[in-house]
Amino acid sequence: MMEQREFDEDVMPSAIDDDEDVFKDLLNVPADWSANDCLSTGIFNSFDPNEVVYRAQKKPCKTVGKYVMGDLLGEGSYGKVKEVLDSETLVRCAAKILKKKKLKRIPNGEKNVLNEIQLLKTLRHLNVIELVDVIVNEEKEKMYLLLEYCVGGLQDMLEHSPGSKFPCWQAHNYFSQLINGLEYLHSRGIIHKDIKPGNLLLTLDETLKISDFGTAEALSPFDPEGICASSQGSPAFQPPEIANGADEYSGFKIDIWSSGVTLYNLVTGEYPFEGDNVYRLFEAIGKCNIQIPSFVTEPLRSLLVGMLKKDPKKRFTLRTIQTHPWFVCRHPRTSEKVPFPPLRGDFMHNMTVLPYLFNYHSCETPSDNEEEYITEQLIKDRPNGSTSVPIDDVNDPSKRPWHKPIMCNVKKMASCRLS
Ligand SMILES: Nc1ncnc2c1ncn2[C@@H]1O[C@H](COP(=O)(O)OP(=O)(O)OP(=O)(O)O)[C@@H](O)[C@H]1O
Repeated sequence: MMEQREFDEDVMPSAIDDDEDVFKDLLNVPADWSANDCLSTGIFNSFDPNEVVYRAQKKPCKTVGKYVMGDLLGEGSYGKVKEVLDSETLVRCAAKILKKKKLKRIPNGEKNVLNEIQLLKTLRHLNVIELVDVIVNEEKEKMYLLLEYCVGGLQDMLEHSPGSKFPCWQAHNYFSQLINGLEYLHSRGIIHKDIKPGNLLLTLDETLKISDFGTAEALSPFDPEGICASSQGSPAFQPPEIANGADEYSGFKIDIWSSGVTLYNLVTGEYPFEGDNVYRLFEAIGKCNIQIPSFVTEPLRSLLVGMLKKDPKKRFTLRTIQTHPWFVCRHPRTSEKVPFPPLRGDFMHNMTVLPYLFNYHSCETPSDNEEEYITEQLIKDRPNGSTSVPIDDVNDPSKRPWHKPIMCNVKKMASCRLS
């Protein structure tokens, strides 16, 4: 019988599927040789796929300050976002990892990040993402923004939903939370300037969080009109006054417009204005000949028309939106809910930090009757609360800030949906 071989699950499939040319190159094999040619000359050994034993890849445990790192949640233009667990409070968070080098290559990169931190520090509202902590690693030139944990954004959900839209009742739920958060921001003189489904995240209990304050602006308290002079928002969500090149505009009305485009997108799966390129798109927005699909009936239709008025002075205010019949009306749950999209196949969005902790503490995968307890050591013995600690690779004993064995209340941790 053929010898059993072990391969790392993460390596094998890609090696076979994608990297044949790379292997040929490395082994000095002519590029036009088929896999069979290689096998017949004994360059590649064949094996029965049934004989392959897969082994889960080891997950080295890393910490940043008191946060234990988990899996990647997503990646934006500024950097990666990973799930983390606060070892003191056991609250799940998301760490946005920013590298100074990368920020320098993005126009206004550093400025936008500092702006986001400064604004988020002052904000506290149910519908606005909370900045929990900021950790700077001067040596590695990295910055970690610790944010409230969310299961995903409306954009992801739309992309996974039939017709790329939500049923009316679901769209109403998200839209009313958006308006709630926006009311708070505007009351504090903050213009978001980039409202769109991609910047609206959801927690496990369906609470909507307005996120991404990189391009937001805090207005002068002496300016009741809320005049702004710059915008870096996403083109499809920009209002006609910006598309037509106005020098100054009311910030409040920019957010109303982009919330109107967002609502249009949530209920129709389309955008009110399209173009092959930004120039054509801005031309369409500038003319503002809005077409609303016929299946959108009153009172939703008049809400969209009011929010997408070309003249900002005639455009609805937050107050008009909040008293509009579609906004105040109860929407019965008549069709199925669009669910959260799975994260790497996991519909439950289970905590991804656990396998790293098991690996660190050499625990076997938990069995059903294991009764173990989260140790207080992890909490007690961590470095004393500094917010500027370099990443500690806790697998390297010389770098471990604490390394007493800990026991985990496996069942408790696996089932707790900390948000
Ligand atoms: N607080 C969070 N909780 C969970 N996941 C998050 C959180 N913040 C961001 N993410 C995930 O990380 C991804 C990247 O987020 P990020 O805010 O860096 O970029 P983005 O807004 O998607 O794109 P860009 O910054 O390029 O506009 C998001 O798409 C989302 O999937």
